[in-house]
Amino acid sequence: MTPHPLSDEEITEQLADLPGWERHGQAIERTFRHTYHECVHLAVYVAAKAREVGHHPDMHITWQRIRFVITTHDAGHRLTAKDFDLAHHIDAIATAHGAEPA
Ligand SMILES: C[C@H](O)[C@H](O)[C@H]1CNC2=NC(N)=NC(=O)C2=N1
Repeated sequence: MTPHPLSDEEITEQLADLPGWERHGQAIERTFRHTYHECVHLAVYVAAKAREVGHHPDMHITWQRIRFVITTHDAGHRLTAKDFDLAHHIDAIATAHGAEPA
């Protein structure tokens, strides 16, 4: 079942519950700060959750930063509820592993 793209109003509503996440067109992004090694660990934990939920973020790791970028490919690279659900999971995992807001 193809998830349906959200309206601008729905996107704004969803973002209100996700402090630290920003909208960039039809994607949402957040950057955390941690040691390089811990950022790599965080990526592994997020990858496990992504496999579990069937929804995958882009992950960009640089020194002491990891940036997550999420959009729904199956909906033509539009924002859907799956993106926001995954963002909540990422926040929980990042916080549990001591990542700081960048
Ligand atoms: C079959 C598989 O679950 C789908 O292709 C999933 C995989 N992970 C995904 N991740 C993201 N970000 N968008 C998708 O549309 C998507 N589709």
